[in-house]
Amino acid sequence: MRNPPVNSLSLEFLTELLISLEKLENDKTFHGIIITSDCPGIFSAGLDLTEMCGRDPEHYAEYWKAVQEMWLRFYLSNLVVIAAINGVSPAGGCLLSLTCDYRVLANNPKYAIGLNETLLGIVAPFWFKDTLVNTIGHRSAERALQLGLLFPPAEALRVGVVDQVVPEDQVQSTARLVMAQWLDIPDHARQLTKTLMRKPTADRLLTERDADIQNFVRFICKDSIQKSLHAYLEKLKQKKG
Ligand SMILES: CCCCCCCCCC/C=C/CC(=O)SCCNC(=O)CCNC(=O)[C@H](O)C(C)(C)COP(=O)(O)OP(=O)(O)OC[C@H]1O[C@@H](n2cnc3c(N)ncnc32)[C@H](O)[C@@H]1OP(=O)(O)O
Repeated sequence: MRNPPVNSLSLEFLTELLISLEKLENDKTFHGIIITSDCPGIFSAGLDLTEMCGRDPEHYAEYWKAVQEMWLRFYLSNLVVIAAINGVSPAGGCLLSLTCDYRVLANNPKYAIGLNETLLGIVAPFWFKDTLVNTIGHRSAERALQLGLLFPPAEALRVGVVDQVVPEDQVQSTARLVMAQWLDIPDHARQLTKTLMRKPTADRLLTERDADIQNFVRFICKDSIQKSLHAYLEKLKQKKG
């Protein structure tokens, strides 16, 4: 991912990601992809706050549809998808990594990962929650979501948000090793098993997709939510000054 400075998942970047995924899926010489970051120290800052702040309802609806599409397409991809997480990964950044089949995280205490939406005064939608529950179990997910926990590497490994923590200079090579193991499995059997495991979760969003967009638009248009997002963005900008 190369969307400096922080790989935020803007509408344009999500569209590029989806086009790239589609191209790779349509090229039958590709069997797997490794998602990693070109921004030093940052895997992805998550959803782009500027897409959710000070825009009109039509824009929010278009943006949310693209976020849903990203989740659905990565979560259900027939390719082996591995995240080589070489930086901090809050909220939507964590969600993107949770769509992958395997997560390798660099062992740097700054590289926290988690669904921290509540800390911003926003609520992770049911399909964010379902993805986390499927990964770390109900009790750990409930605690992590309510408290908006961002896990440092050792904790992330202990709770199961990531599958492996390795020295920073070994993230890419480890992801490639893991890829080789996953590609050794007969493709059709692996793909069908992935579908079996993930389709019920994806189907829930597919059947409630429009209602989910409407909920998002209603929620994000609230004055109180706009105020907290705006204040949060300002705080991020002032950090430098
Ligand atoms: C029952 C009702 C249900 C209804 C459903 C409603 C559902 C709503 C859910 C919405 C879900 C949202 C999920 C998300 O992903 S929200 C985004 C969460 N992300 C974050 O909190 C991360 C914020 N960023 C940071 O913490 C830091 O930037 C960083 C990633 C740790 C990097 O720090 P660093 O010091 O290197 O960089 P800066 O902080 O100086 O940032 C550089 C510039 O980038 C801008 N920035 C940062 N993050 C974002 C972002 N997520 N979106 C847009 N822009 C971002 C930052 O402002 C700086 O901009 P500047 O250069 O112009 O100052």
